[in-house]
Amino acid sequence: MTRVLVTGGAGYIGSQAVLALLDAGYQPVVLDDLSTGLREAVPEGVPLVVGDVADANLVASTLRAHRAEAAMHFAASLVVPESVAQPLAYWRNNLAGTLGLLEGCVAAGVRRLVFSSTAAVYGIPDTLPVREDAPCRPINPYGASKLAAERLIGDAATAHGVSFVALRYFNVAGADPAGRTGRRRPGATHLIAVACDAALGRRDAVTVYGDDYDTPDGTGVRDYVHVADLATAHVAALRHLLEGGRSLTLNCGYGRGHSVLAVLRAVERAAGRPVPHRIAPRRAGDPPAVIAVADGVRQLLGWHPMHDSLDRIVSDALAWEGRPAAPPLLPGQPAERAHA
Ligand SMILES: NC(=O)c1ccc[n+]([C@@H]2O[C@H](COP(=O)([O-])OP(=O)(O)OC[C@H]3O[C@@H](n4cnc5c(N)ncnc54)[C@H](O)[C@@H]3O)[C@@H](O)[C@H]2O)c1
Ligand SMILES: O=c1ccn([C@@H]2O[C@H](COP(=O)(O)OP(=O)(O)O[C@H]3O[C@H](CO)[C@H](O)[C@H](O)[C@H]3O)[C@@H](O)[C@H]2O)c(=O)[nH]1
Repeated sequence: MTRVLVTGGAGYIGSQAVLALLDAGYQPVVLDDLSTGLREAVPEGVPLVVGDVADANLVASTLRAHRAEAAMHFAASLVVPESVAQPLAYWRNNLAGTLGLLEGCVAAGVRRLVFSSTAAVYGIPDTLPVREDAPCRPINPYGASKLAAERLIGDAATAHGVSFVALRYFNVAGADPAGRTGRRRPGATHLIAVACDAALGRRDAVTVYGDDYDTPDGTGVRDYVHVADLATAHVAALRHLLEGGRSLTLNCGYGRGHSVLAVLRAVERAAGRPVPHRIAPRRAGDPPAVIAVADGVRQLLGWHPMHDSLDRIVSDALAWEGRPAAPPLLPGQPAERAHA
């Protein structure tokens, strides 16, 4: 059974990828410092090493101990406004983390890597939809640090024979269709999570940032991709690399845009109740529209998305956000499940 190191596997997307790996017959091993991830997001039986991916020795020893043949690198910091306020922390975590991972992989002889990149590397696209060879002009430290990490991986690939797939995600949303995992951090800022909160009565209204864009209804347009489809794109990328495929940098979206108001209507349909909203000025740094040219990931990786519909994304997100709260721990029960 092929073993795969998953950095950031206790987070939102990484935990979904762990499930997809298990579903596809791979054996994941998670390395996570639990800075934003949660131990309970790692399924029972999956080894969890708690530590910093920037620690090359830890990466190498983990790869060797588990005889991993490849790595998926999700571990990063990713809140855009936080990256503007704390650029040094973002550059450290995203660049030093990728450096530590690469050093550890090279030391342990692991030369296949799937990397979490982002549409934020493009900044404000000149033309839509955005192709992978469009100019990369990130407009915040988050996007800049991810682009730098892509370039670092490219240099390591040339010098050390690493083959990689960098997936540039567009707007990731939704939750595991079987309800096993989803976003776990409180204080969501992403549109679909915010709209679900409003539908569930946890906030009074959704603030719509601008209705005067040059888009069909004036609100911002994004290419929302279901997190479960994103996870299977990672498995497809892994398979490509294990079969000796060449390095690739690919957009990961569906190639279709939805406006903010269309998202709110989808949440209303799923929830069966109105989602109040108020129009506010544009949010600084928001592009009017971001939509992927997403042919490459299908053609080159053979990716077949299964949940390619806004209604599906929204209903899975709503089901996850509205799930019953975990029962309180009884006195004497261990607070954390032990991991291998
Ligand atoms: N969520 C999105 O919309 C989105 C969009 C584009 C790209 N991405 C990328 O996807 C990846 C995963 O994002 P997510 O939404 O799952 O975020 P998340 O915060 O839920 O997950 C990140 C995980 O990495 C861990 N981590 C962070 N720094 C670490 C370190 N130095 N060492 C070890 N573990 C560390 C965290 O504890 C967490 O479990 C990131 O690389 C992010 O840049 C996310
Ligand atoms: O409360 C909200 C939240 C968002 N929006 C709008 O909804 C759209 C989507 O916004 P999100 O905050 O959900 O996502 P972003 O497009 O800003 O950014 C996300 O997608 C980017 C790629 O397109 C990067 O990957 C980035 O890291 C990730 O957060 C935008 O038009 C935004 O203005 C609102 O109107 N109200």
